[in-house]
Amino acid sequence: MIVVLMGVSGSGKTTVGMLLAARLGCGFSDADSFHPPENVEKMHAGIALNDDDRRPWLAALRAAIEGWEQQGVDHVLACSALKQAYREVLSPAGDVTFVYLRGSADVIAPRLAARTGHYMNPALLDSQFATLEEPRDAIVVDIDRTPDEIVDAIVAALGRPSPQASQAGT
Ligand SMILES: Nc1ncnc2c1ncn2[C@@H]1O[C@H](COP(=O)(O)OP(=O)(O)O)[C@@H](O)[C@H]1O
Ligand SMILES: O=C(O)[C@H](O)[C@@H](O)[C@H](O)[C@H](O)COP(=O)(O)O
Repeated sequence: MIVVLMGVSGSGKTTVGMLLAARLGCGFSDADSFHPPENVEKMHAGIALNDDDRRPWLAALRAAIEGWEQQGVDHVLACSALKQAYREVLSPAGDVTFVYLRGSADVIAPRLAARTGHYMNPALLDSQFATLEEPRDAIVVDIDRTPDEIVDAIVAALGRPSPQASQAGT
């Protein structure tokens, strides 16, 4: 199973994604590291990406997903996937499970303001919401709670016991 954690910048994709992958006992990747340097520079400068900027990035991510599928491994990918068309590039045959981390700007803006060591300019949050097309066919999880609680909700929605839970017979 390939799980894509989607949502605007600061919604918790990386934080929750790493925890979720550990819980599922599978690999984790962050779409941030698939951006070409020019995209990173734009976002750092507070300039929103456009569809042309995102095209090669999405193609590289789709190739990575196909690689995991061919290996037959589960994988968690943190990727904003803001528009329906982007999600269709990532999952042309509906082979990816999307989990939408849903939260308001009021919740996310202070988290972004407090985050350090990231290239993303927090001023882009408005444009992230303007670009976002909320998914209709995703697991939706509210982010106004702790990362562990969010992971619990995702695991329950996926219907997958964690490896530890299986071993404990629960
Ligand atoms: N559920 C949460 N509660 C409180 N803080 C959170 C939560 N999820 C993420 N954060 C914090 O918010 C910031 C943005 O989270 P991050 O995982 O980097 O989001 P994204 O990968 O979607 O941009 C980080 O500093 C992170 O520690
Ligand atoms: O398509 C985009 O505009 C970007 O992918 C964007 O959505 C993403 O959020 C940035 O790469 C910042 O990374 P974080 O989401 O980790 O802040």
